Amino acid sequence: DPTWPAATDEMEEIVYQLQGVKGRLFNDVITPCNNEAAGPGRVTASEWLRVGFHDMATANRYFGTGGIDASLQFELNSGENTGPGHNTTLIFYSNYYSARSSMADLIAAGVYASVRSCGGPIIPLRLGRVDATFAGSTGVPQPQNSVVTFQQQFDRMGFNTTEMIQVTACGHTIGGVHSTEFPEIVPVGTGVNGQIGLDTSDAVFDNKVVTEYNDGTTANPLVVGPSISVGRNSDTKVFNADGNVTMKALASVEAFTSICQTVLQKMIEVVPTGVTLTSPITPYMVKPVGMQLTLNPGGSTLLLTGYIRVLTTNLPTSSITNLVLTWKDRTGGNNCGSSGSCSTTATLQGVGRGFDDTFGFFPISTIIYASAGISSFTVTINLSDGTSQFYDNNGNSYPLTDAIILQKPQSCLLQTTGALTASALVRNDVTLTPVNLGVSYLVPRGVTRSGNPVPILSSATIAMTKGDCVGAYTFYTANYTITGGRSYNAKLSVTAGSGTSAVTDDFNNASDLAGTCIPFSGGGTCDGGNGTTSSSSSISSTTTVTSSSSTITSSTISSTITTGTITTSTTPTPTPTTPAIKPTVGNYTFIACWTEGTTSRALTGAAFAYDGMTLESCMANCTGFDYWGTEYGRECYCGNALAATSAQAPDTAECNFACSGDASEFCGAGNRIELYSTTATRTTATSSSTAAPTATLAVKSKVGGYVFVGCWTEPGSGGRALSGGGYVGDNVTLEGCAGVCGGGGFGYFGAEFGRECYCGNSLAAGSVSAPLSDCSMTCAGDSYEYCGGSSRLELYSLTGTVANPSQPANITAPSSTAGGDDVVWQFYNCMTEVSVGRALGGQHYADGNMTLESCGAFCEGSAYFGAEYGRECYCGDGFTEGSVVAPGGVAECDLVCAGNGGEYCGAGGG
Ligand code: HEM
Repeated sequence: DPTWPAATDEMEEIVYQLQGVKGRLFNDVITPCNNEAAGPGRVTASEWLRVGFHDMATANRYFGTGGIDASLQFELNSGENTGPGHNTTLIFYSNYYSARSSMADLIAAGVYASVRSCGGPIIPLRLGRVDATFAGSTGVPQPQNSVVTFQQQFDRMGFNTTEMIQVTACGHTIGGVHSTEFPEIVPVGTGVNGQIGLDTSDAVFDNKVVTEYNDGTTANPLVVGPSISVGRNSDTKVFNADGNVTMKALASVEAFTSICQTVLQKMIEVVPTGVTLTSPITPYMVKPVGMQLTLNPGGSTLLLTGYIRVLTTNLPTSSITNLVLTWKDRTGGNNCGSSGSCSTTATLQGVGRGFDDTFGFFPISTIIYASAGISSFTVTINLSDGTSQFYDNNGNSYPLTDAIILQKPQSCLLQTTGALTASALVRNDVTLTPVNLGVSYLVPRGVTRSGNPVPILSSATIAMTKGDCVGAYTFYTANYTITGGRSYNAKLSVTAGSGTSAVTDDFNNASDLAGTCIPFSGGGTCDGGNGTTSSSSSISSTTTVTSSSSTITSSTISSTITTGTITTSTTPTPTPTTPAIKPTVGNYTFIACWTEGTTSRALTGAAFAYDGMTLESCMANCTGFDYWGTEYGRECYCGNALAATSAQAPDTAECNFACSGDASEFCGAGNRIELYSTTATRTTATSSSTAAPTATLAVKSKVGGYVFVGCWTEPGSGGRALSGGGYVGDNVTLEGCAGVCGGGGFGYFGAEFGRECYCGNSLAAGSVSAPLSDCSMTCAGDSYEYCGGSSRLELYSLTGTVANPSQPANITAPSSTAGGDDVVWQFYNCMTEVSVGRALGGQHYADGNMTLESCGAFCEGSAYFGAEYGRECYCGDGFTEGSVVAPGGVAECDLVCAGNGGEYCGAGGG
């Protein structure tokens, strides 16, 4: 057993405690394997497995970015993650999302559960994944890619050709291809419920996908059928990449099972740099579940409730006579009050089940004298053969503090409004301050550009007000309104003190609270603060105890059972800090506060942006580089040289942003880099052990003589937006396409679907401007450039404008103002503000009715307008230096306009 409590406890229950007593039901929608929870033709287990792959598939092992990090939630509209399955899967996982179960760990757990539910191997599950806070890069393999592209993509993820074949075969043993998403592969009207299975047993994790391919009988639509003529027979390209050597080796069932276990474990263990996974979890042999103390009416006794869960997979419940829980008093001794007993006996109440395990649940309900208290316990399992097994939490005893208690009868939650009243009891001899209520809760995001269905994990800390003293304890209360309508998902903690000495009763389910708070009855006398046993008071309380224990019935006990745990906090609570310059970080020394270059970035080796940035994490990102620097609190740049146009800033104090991940450190500012340089001496100028990446993925505003004019749709009528010529291939780059179209004298060029290039002198009617996020595929010939998307053109024109564009049906042009000319504004991008002044320095206004149209009309005559924070409008004829494309791209501009919920109006925070 791990030592309890462990950081993985919540996930352990989600993954193993599936059905029966205390069942968490994580497997409900994927059991049996062929269950179609979201409708006919949609095997839920296969959707879960595919989610694991799609979240992982954009990993870049050279940059240490991506992997299983739940960035998929921000990428649902990227064009690479088609189909409703990702969305419904993330919605289901959201029910389990908490501060102790990251969405990324849930995605990994979903791979384990779906494979196991379909009869596949047990994939070892390591935990500790961290959720991304914005979209990662693109790069999910698409069926039309060439085998070389597949090999490059899997190499970027960390898989060689053999592993690419193995993991694809292991993924494609369940599920199928859907005509709604891939009509070129599964023509509309064919298949069963719009789906053709990837093998004949598409709801069994077996190796038919391999054997049917090997013997030529396969009906896999990614191997045979219409996919061939449109070059989308991706499984043929993948499986045949080594002349079918690996596929032949997978023909044995044993080999298939054990190889799938290995490669699928590898898949869920692809995580970004900086994430350390635990060792694989296993179910505890003995685990306290939902142990809770409650002060009984009168105040002289506590009720301890909860369960001891025993793993009965190899220890049949019939062989267990009973279980004895023996506790130590508050001081670690055996003085448990006048009755003298420090133990309670429990018998089996019911069983629970996981995929591979069974559990016996032994309910605990025992009185503990408030004067004596409890500090820890041990468990003895008595067997019918007369022997017994002793469990003491690896020699530590199971800790349980009575220093602070979330007092549930005097706490209540109205789930309709989220109105919460929380009562804590703090032992009178505990002088730790402050006493705080912590609420961790989920807030739905509303409309977002990516259609992200995962709620935001929010938290609040509320100071609790001291109330009455009752015997050995004093009441503290706080009120809070949990917004967002999901108060039933909230977790509550009450904590006294801070740092390592804090005491806490944490991770309690808000859903366990009743709708009304019961007044505490029979306050008794305050014991004056020492909280330890005193002879006269313990005698007088004996009478009270006898009568109160006789009123405890099984129904009152079960209503107080929770899944919360009581632990001593080991996480220090952060205290406010002022940042300071760090003279050295690892082997790097601080150089200066540095400006960006005027024509390029100061450091062009590699770039990262994320919340949680620290100097240390940026240094780790830039391993192997001579220089690195942090900017804007959350950006990190690396390089081996500084751009000639960059320079030291006039004043070090200009680098005044705290790091988003460590408030005690500076991380530059807008257009200001907190610059560090290596102290190591290189033996040769190029001895860097890692290949230095040379560019970052970004929209190119100019290519040759052409200017980027946005992301545009194909007309949809069958014709092409640009019909003057072009070519298709795995070598397509913007430069190559511009060269071909420029050579033909065309006014426009556009790149589409990563590998298509089109030229023309006008745009066909019906081609309309689309959100930039639709054009999110990288170019087949250059992964640092964007080449449109599915039916979306990365469009460039010589004039920098589009002549006579068609209007999208749902957007009306701003009305013309005096002067008469209709103005058509083109979406450019999501841009940052600057640290001093504004990105757009012209006229501005703000109001609660703002729309893109009203801002556009207001700014008519200016070259640019921009909407920010949903309700602010800025005009300008140029960009102030330092305003750059937001690090997270258009996804960062995700606030809807105050005056039109169907439009985006930027975001806050710059
Ligand atoms: C070259 C690599 C791959 C390509 C091009 C590819 C492509 C596809 C396509 C086009 C579909 C049909 C999706 C639909 O219509 O809903 C599909 C389904 C699926 N893929 Fe892949 N795939 C690849 C690798 C993988 C890997 C590595 C895994 C997981 C280990 C995986 C798991 C799945 C699953 C489970 C389905 C069935 C989904 C469902 O039935 O809803 N794929 N794949």
